[in-house]
Amino acid sequence: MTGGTMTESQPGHGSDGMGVEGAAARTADEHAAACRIVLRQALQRAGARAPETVALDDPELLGRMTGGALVSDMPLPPFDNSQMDGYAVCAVDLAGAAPGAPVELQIGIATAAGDAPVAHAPGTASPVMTGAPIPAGADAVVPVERALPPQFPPLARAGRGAPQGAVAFAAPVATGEFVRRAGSDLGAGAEILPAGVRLAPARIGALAAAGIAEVPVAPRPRVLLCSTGDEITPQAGPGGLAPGRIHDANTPMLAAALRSAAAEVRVVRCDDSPGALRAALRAHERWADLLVTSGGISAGAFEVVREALAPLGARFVKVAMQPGGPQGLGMLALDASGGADAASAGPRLPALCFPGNPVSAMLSAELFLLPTLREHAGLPAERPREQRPLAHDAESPEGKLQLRRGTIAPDGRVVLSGPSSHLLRGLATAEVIAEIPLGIGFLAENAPVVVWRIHD
Ligand SMILES: Nc1nc2c(c(=O)[nH]1)N[C@H]1C(S)=C(S)[C@@H](COP(=O)(O)OP(=O)(O)OC[C@H]3O[C@@H](n4cnc5c(N)ncnc54)[C@H](O)[C@@H]3O)O[C@H]1N2
Ligand code: MOO
Repeated sequence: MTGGTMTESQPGHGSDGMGVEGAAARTADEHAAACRIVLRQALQRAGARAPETVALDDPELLGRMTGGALVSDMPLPPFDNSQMDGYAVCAVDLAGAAPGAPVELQIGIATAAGDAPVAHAPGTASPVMTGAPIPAGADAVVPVERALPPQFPPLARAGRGAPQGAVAFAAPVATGEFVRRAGSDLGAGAEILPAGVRLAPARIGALAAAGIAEVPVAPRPRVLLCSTGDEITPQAGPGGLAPGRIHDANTPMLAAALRSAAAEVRVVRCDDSPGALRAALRAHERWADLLVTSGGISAGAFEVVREALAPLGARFVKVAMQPGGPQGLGMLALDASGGADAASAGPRLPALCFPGNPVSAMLSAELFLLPTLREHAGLPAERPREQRPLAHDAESPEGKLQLRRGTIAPDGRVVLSGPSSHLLRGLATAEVIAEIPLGIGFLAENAPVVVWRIHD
């Protein structure tokens, strides 16, 4: 995004801390800062709920945040065990071993992983496999490749035959070599993971190793996603789309984006009736930590989100960017009867309102919503950015940050597609978003542009 200082002359009096409707367009960075204030309150609502419990083998566990510190009641490894397939010995028995003077020891009882520990007699070599308990009395393991012969002969396990034969060693071994000590990974009573870390595969593995079956996880932010407009239709049935109608692209798209940032999503579709929208919000306000809407916020005669939410305290602003110019945000007083300043004793519902054009909605989420959610979920907040040369000249509205969709040519330069905000396939097939900063109306071929990958 472009940088920018706060330029609004009239400081906001609402809880989002930003300016009022009708003020000059704010920069994308300024709007992002205002959205973060709203989102912090949404995350506080989520954080006020008690941790949930998810079973260790539940696929839902992956990606959740730990809801408390997890402590092991056992050491890991739980017992001294062998790091190699080899012979457990007393190191002192091989002290004089040398290539010209090998030391020969009688072979004892063999232990495999899963066997109970056996007793080791000094002056013998007890075959031991990787992961098997070190025989009591032995203090080192010699890998079988270093023994003479370097393969195991037929072996006897406890209760299954008598040990026989001898093995020789042509080098000494250090005490403790190839012995994995009990507790060397984790002592009994030690913390496996702190609170507030993302449950990635290795972390789930560590919990499993400690025998933890139920994992406390932090509640995820719950987002009520509300797409609006008389025209939007979930998926047309056998009759196809009615005249003038379109498929609802924003709901599945934004729901997927929210889920990818570890939010829980509940979906509501609303026609152009402000009363119906407010009723839907009231029905879900106890569940939701955040409301995200799409559509109904620009300058039309039937702007359902603007009409329904402005009286509850939402503000509608112009952001100097394209796509994504019209935006709304606020802390909604759902029990307010009217008036943007209506005082409310009840808790307010944080809300972000995105424009309906699909590319505008998606890029609004990218700039104003997902970074905060990703960061909260332990994911990288920002997309990695890099500079690349443009493959051709490009024009941009000088008073706006323009977010252009592009692909990378074989020579590494960026080829831009059309700028219009209805071009969803263009966004779907783009590799990168190219930022043409505020204040730039023209970029010549080979001019450097900042790009970031949109689908990674
Ligand atoms: N006179 C003006 N007209 C418009 C302005 C303006 O400043 N003055 N801004 C334009 C810009 S920029 C945008 S972006 C849009 C934003 O409009 P709304 O947020 O009110 O959105 P809608 O009018 O409801 O829809 C816009 C567009 O997107 C389609 N849409 C809406 N929802 C969905 C959905 N769920 N799935 C797929 N497509 C959707 C809708 O049919 C419209 O075509 O306003 C401009 N106008
Ligand atoms: O700013 Mo609008 O979002 O161009 O389509």
